[in-house]
Amino acid sequence: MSFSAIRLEEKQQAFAELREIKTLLAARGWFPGTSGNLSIRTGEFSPEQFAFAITASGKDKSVNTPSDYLLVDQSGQPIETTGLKPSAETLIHCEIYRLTGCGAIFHVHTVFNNLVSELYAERGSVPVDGVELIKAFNIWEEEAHIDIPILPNYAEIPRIAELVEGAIVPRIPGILLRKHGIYAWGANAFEAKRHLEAFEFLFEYAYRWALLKK
Ligand SMILES: CSCCC(=O)C(=O)COP(=O)(O)O
Ligand SMILES: [Zn+2]
Repeated sequence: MSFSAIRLEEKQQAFAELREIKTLLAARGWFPGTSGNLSIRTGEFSPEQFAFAITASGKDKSVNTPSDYLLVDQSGQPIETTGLKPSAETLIHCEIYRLTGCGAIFHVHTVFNNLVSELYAERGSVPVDGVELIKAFNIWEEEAHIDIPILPNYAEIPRIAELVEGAIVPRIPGILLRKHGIYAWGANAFEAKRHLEAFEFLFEYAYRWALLKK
């Protein structure tokens, strides 16, 4: 595949989808202090060569401007000369796309995802038992038990990116970074959003339940 094969309308469609989800999640306060990043894959996919649209780094994600997104390749390099810098965490997106073949990845920082990541840091995963919203991950068995993986957070993003492969768990479309935030993905933006919302619900539940049990 050549990146010139990414049609203008495909790019515009990806940017428009990102704008819609960004506006919606910003209204929930899920991008405090310019945190968070979003991406959607464009064009064909192979683990060796792919491209995606991603939020530009350091932007206020609660504001929409004409220069919020850009296209990058599978190693996170911009495909076009726009002067925009891709998200500082683009390499994490690259690894998730390469390993899962997913179509969209959403990352947010919230108080509950940070709290729960610290609460269960030593365990290395957030346990959740029998909560109905586990079904949002297409896990339908009764009283399902899941463990949502937690990775350490480092200042150097490549250090985090190299841990992603060992952290991905079958059936769980997300990774929590300790005292940082959640990465949730899905086959497309609709599914990634459903997964992200389910994670956030389950994190708040897990945190509150741990306090109640004490
Ligand atoms: C002030 S948030 C620190 C960086 C971060 O964790 C994040 O999600 C936003 O980084 P980006 O480069 O994507 O704006
Ligand atoms: Zn972040």
